[in-house]
Amino acid sequence: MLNYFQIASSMIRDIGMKPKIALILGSGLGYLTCEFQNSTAVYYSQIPGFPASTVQGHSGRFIFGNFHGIPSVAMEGRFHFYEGHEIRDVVSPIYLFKEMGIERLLITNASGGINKTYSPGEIVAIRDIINLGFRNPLRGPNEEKFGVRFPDMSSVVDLEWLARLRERLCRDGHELKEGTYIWTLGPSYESPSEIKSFEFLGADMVGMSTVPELIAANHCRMKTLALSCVTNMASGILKEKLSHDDVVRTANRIRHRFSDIVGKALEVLKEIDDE
Ligand SMILES: O=P(O)(O)O[C@@H]1C[C@H](O)[C@@H](CO)O1
Ligand SMILES: Nc1nc2[nH]cnc2c(=O)[nH]1
Repeated sequence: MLNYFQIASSMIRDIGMKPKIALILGSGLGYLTCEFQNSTAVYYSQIPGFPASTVQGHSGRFIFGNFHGIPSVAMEGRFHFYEGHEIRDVVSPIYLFKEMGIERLLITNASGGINKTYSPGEIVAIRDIINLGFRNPLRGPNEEKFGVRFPDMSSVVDLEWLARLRERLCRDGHELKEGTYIWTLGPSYESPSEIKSFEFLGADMVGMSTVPELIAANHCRMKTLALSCVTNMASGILKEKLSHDDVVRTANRIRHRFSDIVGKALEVLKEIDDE
């Protein structure tokens, strides 16, 4: 296992800032770091023993900087199990963030919409998850310093943060939908029959990430918000075939709205923390 404490301490020392929030930016959503001020990049490849990012739309680096007045670190590119990483490596950034002293996490992703009230380009908050990947990043000896052996999973996101964001958006006349995200291993997209069965299971969105990260964040008691960009309707719902290029294109198309929602998520966070 990586010595997260050592890596985190040396990163904070070298960069000269201590982030308060970490953001994981999903497929095609990395552009948000353009809004970081006084930013510094650290490539995953510069960190000994750290996994490499291999997916198009995931640059493979951390960006440290000030974001909406909050010292922040963002991941431009995450690790997916389908890339061949061990499940523990998929969540290594979460424990690294924890060792940096970060207590707040904002996870984002691109997903396929199963719920037919959604439409491509819509941003939906994740309220609950289904672990259809049947892999658990907590398998193996428990790291007591991070959390308990059997973490409760009754709310995988911070409900106060979510409610405050929903209220904030509502004041501006925008509805923030909430839904259940189901994790499939990928990298193939789903068949129409799979999507029908996921709908039956209660899933609203489908994707290939986020669930291991939410399990690990919950394990180490990080307060988390998760926003999903529904880049496409899931397989079989519309006629179109699915492609990663279209996923990235849609994520790019909604950049203004996405940036606005994330900005408001940070604003309400400042209010919560100031109270
Ligand atoms: O990293 P995320 O979950 O945003 O990426 C999604 C899932 C696959 O990696 C890819 C498929 O297009 O987009
Ligand atoms: N599994 C899965 N992941 C996605 N990421 C973006 N769209 C999709 C999708 O339709 N299915």
